[in-house]
Amino acid sequence: MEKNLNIGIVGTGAIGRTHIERINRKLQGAKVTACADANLDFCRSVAEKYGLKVYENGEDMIADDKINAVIVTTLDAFHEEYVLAAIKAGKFVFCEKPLAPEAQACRRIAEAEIAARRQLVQVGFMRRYDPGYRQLKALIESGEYGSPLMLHCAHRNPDAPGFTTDMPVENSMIHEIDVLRWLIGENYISAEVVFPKTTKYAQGALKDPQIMYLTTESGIRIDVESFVNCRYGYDIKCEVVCEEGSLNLPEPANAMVRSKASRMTPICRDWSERFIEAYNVEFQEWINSCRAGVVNGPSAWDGYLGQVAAKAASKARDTQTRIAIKTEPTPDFYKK
Ligand SMILES: NC(=O)c1ccc[n+]([C@@H]2O[C@H](COP(=O)([O-])OP(=O)(O)OC[C@H]3O[C@@H](n4cnc5c(N)ncnc54)[C@H](O)[C@@H]3O)[C@@H](O)[C@H]2O)c1
Ligand SMILES: O[C@H]1[C@H](O)[C@@H](O)[C@H](O)[C@@H](O)[C@H]1O
Repeated sequence: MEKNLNIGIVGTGAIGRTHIERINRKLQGAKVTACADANLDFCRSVAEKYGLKVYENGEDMIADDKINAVIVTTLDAFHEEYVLAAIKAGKFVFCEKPLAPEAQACRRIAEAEIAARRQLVQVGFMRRYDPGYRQLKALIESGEYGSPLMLHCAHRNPDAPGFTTDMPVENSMIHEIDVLRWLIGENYISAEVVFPKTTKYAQGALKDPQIMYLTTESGIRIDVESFVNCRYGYDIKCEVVCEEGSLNLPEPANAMVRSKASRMTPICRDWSERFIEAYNVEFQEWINSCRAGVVNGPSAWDGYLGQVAAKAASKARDTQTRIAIKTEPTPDFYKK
């Protein structure tokens, strides 16, 4: 193994800070040593808390020889420029999901990486590292329950300030678009999105909840409910109905309390609590693979395919029709 990694992070907002915290206080083999953010004052306060060097410009940090690897946790629209800068500098780069809001931007990233002749990019599809989804995948692959026929999923956030009608697909259900393709090992062929009655808690013109329907190559039907103002907690559900059994994503382990003639088990408040183990495993594996010189987590191509499906679902939502999804063959570079 190589020496410890010095990581530079661009984006010191909500998830950026949780990643700094886990890498510097919990995980092994790397430290976040530098940061940059468009909000320089806030970035300085984060740097002070964790003892990091501040760069006024993210690109300068990425180009600095002292930085061995990069994490991008800016808002979605700014991922591409920093990921491309990291590829140009020949550095491993972990980019939060979605890789970029436009499929063509994801494609540009994949092409830059292919031209660099080295897989440098990993996308933050952390559900692939969640022990519950990993159990579901092992059960499906055991073949004991027959083929999956239908998947019923829900992705509920207690609230989502600033969300607009495009974001449930492109910022939230992009997780399901990725993890379900990985889970069942099939590409999607079409998408539809319908609007149930909108909650009184939706801000502005936001349509919430939304239900996305996906169909796969072999005809598996998937429904995913996104409800970003569900109020009661952060709740993720996935049931895979197979020919000879139904497989359910486990809930995080929490003791049940019996009191006052009720049974109660707590529900997580947000993603950082619900997927804490997934993020820890995701980052420890990423650090280990960067140190070993071969990154093999969710790739820029996975980011691209996710965005192609998300764009089809967005078009389906806006036109209220069913939209076909065409999946290009995987380039040899991304075949594992
Ligand atoms: N994997 C997950 O479960 C998960 C959870 C939350 C967020 N995310 C993703 O992480 C990213 C950040 O989300 P967040 O919740 O931390 O948002 P946030 O708004 O809390 O933080 C974003 C940060 O990016 C900075 N920023 C904006 N434009 C910039 C630019 N051009 N250059 C440098 N910095 C810039 C902002 O100042 C802010 O500090 C998003 O892409 C989001 O989709 C992923
Ligand atoms: O950026 C966040 C994050 O990806 C969460 O995991 C998801 O539940 C939210 O809906 C999304 O807004």
